[in-house]
Amino acid sequence: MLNHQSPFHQSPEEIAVAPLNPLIATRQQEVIQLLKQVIEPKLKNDIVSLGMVRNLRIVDDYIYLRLYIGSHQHHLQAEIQSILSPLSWCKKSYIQLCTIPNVKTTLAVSSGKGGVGKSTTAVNLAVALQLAGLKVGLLDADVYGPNIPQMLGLGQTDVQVIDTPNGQRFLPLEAFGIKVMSVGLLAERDRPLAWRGPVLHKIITQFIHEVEWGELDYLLIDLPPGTGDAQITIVQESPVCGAIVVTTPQQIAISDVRRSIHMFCQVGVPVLGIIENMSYLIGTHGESIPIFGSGGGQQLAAELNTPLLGQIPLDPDVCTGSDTGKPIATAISNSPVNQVFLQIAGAIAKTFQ
Ligand SMILES: Nc1ncnc2c1ncn2[C@@H]1O[C@H](COP(=O)(O)OP(=O)(O)OP(=O)(O)O)[C@@H](O)[C@H]1O
Repeated sequence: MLNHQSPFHQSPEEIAVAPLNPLIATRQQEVIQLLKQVIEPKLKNDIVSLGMVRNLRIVDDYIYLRLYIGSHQHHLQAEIQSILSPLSWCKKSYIQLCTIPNVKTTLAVSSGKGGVGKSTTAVNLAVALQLAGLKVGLLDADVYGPNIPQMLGLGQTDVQVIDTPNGQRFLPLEAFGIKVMSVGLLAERDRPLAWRGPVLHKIITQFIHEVEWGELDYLLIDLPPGTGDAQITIVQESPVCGAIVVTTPQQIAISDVRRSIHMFCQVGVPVLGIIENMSYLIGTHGESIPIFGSGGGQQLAAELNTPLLGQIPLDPDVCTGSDTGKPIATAISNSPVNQVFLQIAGAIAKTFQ
């Protein structure tokens, strides 16, 4: 099982702005305490700690909140209405549902630092989940380096737009049984995406809500590296129910990961665990050679009380797989790299199914 007991339990300030009025502050506390009694049955944790409740506001005798859930968790809305109903002062509670239609579990794959293998990890993890019989989508939201289509052999394919009863939607591409959408498919090949501020915000929001995914068990979102505007927008706009943070073992990468984890804490998204990539090279006699030092992922996991989900070796076949559009996990082999991806996919499936 992954970590859903985030070390960063949400404080009231993180799900709601602290009000100045003492009466409203008391009411807000009362509402948070009640919401904490609503338990997500599979994850066995309360909806506040899981980061599902955001933007809680009390205005006079009314409660407003946003509920970020998967398509299979709609029952939580009725449970919230019912748990809040005994509040004598509350005339009505308004719950805005924030889901991606037909998508059950949305996970973010993130890194504090660029080039640590975040996209490679996202792609191979998607493949490993698909091989486990799950319906998987991969959203490449790395606005600074969207190379997932290339890693899946999709090149610069045109994206189709279709009419649906809910308006126009982007149709995802498909590779190795995975539905794929990427911000890179909107850009000209080898030209940087020079989106900033409001344009960036709009494009990202469109990508999250205007893709016709169909039924998905998992949507993995490959975030841009770092902790800037783009990352925060994506995490705040989507029902991400957990983040997986990718790092390499060296100390310099670790301090960036700390920053990344604190960003998730601030927006109230639990960190499910850490994946250490390029952990070691396997020598000709089967020995592990720690090229980039060792122990970073373990140290971080212990410090932040979050599991180390796996340590992926440095392997030239990983690189070749990405470059040729055939991710290593698609080769049915028992290689150490593939074993780690299958192990992580297994832990995810066990937690959310
Ligand atoms: N375990 C590994 N063994 C060998 N090569 C790897 C491994 N992981 C990643 N790579 C290679 O490292 C390079 C960077 O990987 P990738 O693009 O996934 O990183 P990233 O963190 O997503 O980068 P960015 O910051 O640009 O988003 C790629 O060439 C990839 O093939």
